[in-house]
Amino acid sequence: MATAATTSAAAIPTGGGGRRQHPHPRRPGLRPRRLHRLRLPAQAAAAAAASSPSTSSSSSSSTPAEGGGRLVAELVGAFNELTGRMGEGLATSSSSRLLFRALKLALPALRDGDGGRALARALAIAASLADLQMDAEVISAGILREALDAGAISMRDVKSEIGISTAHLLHESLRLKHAPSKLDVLDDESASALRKFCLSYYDIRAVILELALKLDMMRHLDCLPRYLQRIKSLEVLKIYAPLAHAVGAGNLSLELEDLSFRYLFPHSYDHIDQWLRSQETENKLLIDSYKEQLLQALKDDDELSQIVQDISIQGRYKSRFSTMKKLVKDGRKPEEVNDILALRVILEPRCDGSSLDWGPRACHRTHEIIQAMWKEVPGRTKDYVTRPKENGYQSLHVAIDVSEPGKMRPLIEIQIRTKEMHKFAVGGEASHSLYKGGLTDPGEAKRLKAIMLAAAELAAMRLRDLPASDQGDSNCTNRAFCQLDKNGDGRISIEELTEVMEDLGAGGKDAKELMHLLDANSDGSLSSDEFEAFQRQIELMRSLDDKDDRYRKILKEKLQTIDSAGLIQVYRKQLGDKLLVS
Ligand SMILES: Nc1nc2c(ncn2[C@@H]2O[C@H](COP(=O)(O)OP(=O)(O)OP(=O)(O)O)[C@@H](O)[C@H]2O)c(=O)[nH]1
Ligand SMILES: Nc1ncnc2c1ncn2[C@@H]1O[C@H](COP(=O)(O)OP(=O)(O)OP(=O)(O)O)[C@@H](O)[C@H]1O
Ligand SMILES: [Ca+2]
Ligand SMILES: [Ca+2]
Repeated sequence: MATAATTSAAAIPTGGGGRRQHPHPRRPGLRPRRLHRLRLPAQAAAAAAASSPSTSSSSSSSTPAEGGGRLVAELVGAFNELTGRMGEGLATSSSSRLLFRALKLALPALRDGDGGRALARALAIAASLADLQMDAEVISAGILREALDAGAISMRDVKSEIGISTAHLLHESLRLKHAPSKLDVLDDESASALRKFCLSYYDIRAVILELALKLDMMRHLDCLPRYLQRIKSLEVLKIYAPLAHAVGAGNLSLELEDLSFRYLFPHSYDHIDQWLRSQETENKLLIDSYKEQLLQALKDDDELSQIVQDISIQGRYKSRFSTMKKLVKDGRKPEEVNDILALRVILEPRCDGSSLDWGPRACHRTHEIIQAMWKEVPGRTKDYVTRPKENGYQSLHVAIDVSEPGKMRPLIEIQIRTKEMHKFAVGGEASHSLYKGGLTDPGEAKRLKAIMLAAAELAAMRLRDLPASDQGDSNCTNRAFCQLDKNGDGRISIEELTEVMEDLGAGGKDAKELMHLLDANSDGSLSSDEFEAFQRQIELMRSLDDKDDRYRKILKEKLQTIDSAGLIQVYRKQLGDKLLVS
C-alpha cells in the first residue's frame, strides 16, 4: 500500500508555522517627498532579476535598498510565477500561504549555493511541478529539497515552518533517491521490478517530485564527469522515464528519454538530432498550418456540426528517442518513419443520447472531410473505431501526403477519435503508459491511477479554502500582496515589510529603504496600487532576462551550426595562415 493513500487527516498542517504576528497601526503623518522615487523601484527590481552569482544578495557593492529590494522582488517574482503556472483550482489561498512560506525559507538558504545556481535550480524544479499541475505541498517540497540536500535547512525547520505534509514528501523523496542503488545490475527485468517497487511502496507524489529532480539533473549533466553522465543516464532511461510515462507525465518522460539518449549514445543522437533539426522549424510550421486548416474545415462542416459539440486538435513532432527506437526496431529507413509529423483530432459528440453510434459517425465523417482535402496514402489507413484492437484501443488512423511538385515532405499521421476513446487511450487498459511506459498489467495501471487520485484528493482537502477562514485572503485578487499584508487591512505596513525582510535575512534598515522607494504617496505604507507598480517592474525585468536567455540559446545554436558546417574552422585556418605569413 502506498503511503500516499495512508496519509491521514492527522497530517494536516496547522498553517502559520509559528510565525510572529505584529499588531501594527498604520503610521500617521507624511514624510517629505523625494526626487527620483519613481525610478527607484526599477533599480530594486533590476537588482532582483539579476541572478548571476556576482550580483548575489548581500554583495557589498549593492546599496541596502538594492539588496533589500532584490530580496523582496525575488520572493514576489518567484511566487507570482509559480502561482501563475498552477491550475486555477490548485492555487487556493492556503496553497499560496504554503508556497510563500516555502519560498521565504528557501531563498536565503539557497541564494549563495552552488555559485548562485542553486536557487535558480530549485525554482526550475518547482516550475516543472507546477506545470505538472501538482499541488502546493509537492511544489513546496520541490523548492526546499535542494536546500535540504545542501544542509542549509533541516527537516525540523521544514516541519515547524512549512508543515508536516511537505516534510513527509521530502522524507519519501530522500528514501527514493537511494532506490536505484539497491540494484547491482540494471537489466530490463530488475529495472521493471524497481519501477513497480517505487510505485507500490513510495508516496506517488514523492515519485513525481523525484522525476522533476531527475529532469533538472539531466538538464545540467554537462558538469559531471563522463562516466557519471552515463550511469545517471542509464538509470533515467531504464527507471525514471518509464516511471514518468506510467504516472502520466508524458512530456517529462519524453524530455528525460531524449536527454539520456544524448549522453548514452552521443553519435546516434547527433545523427538523428541533425536530421530532425534540419527540418524542424519548417515541419512545426507545417503542423500548425495543417492543424488550423483542418480545424476550420471540420467546424465549417454542417453534417459534423450536427453530431459533435466540440472539436480539438493536437499536433506533435516526434521526439529524438522515439524516432531512434522506430529506426532500430525493424531497421526501417528514416523516410519510412511515418509519424514524425502527427495530428490528433478529438471529437465530443453531442450528448442527447438519441443515437449511440454518433461517436463512430463523427470519426468517419472527419475521415471523409480529410479525404476531400488532402491526398490519403493508400494502405496506411487503420480503422480501430470499427474494429477495436484487442486491448480495446479505438481510433481511426490515416496518413496524408503533403508533398508538392519538387518538394518532398514527410507524411502526416492523423489520428481521429472521440473524447471517450481518447480517455481510454490515455488512461484505460489501452493506455499510453501500458503501450509505452513499461507497465504490463492493466490492473496495475488502474490501481496506480486510483492511488494518484486518492493522494491528490487528500492534498486538495488539506489545501482547500475554508469558508469561515479567518485569514481574510480567500477573496484576494493580488495573491502576493495578500501574503505581505498579513493583517488584511489592505496596506503593507513597515512592520509587515520588516517582518518579511527579516525572514529573508535583511534588516529593518533595508525595509525602511524599500518602503521609501515604493511608497509613492509617502503615507508610510504600501497600497495595492503601489505594490502593483513594483510587481510590474519585476515582471518587466524577468521578461528581459528570459529574452536574453532565449537570444543566447539561438546564438549558441547558430554558432554551432556554423561550426559543424566547418565555416569557423575555415575562418580559423585562413586567419592562422595569414598570421603565419605575416
Ligand atoms: N494508447 C495507445 N496508442 C496506440 C495503441 N496502438 C496504437 N497506438 C497509437 O497509434 C499509432 C499508430 O499505430 P498503428 O496505426 O497501429 O500503426 P503502426 O503499425 O504501429 O505504425 P508504424 O509504427 O508507424 O508503422 C501509434 O504510434 C500510437 O500513437 C494502443 O494500444 N494504445
Ligand atoms: N497522431 C498524433 N497526434 C498527436 N499526438 C500524438 C500522435 N501520436 C502520438 N502522439 C502523442 O505523442 C506523444 C509521444 O508519442 P511517441 O511519438 O513517442 O509514440 P507513439 O507515436 O504514440 O508510438 P510509436 O512510437 O510506437 O509510433 C504521446 O503523448 C502520444 O500520445
Ligand atoms: Ca497591513
Ligand atoms: Ca503609500
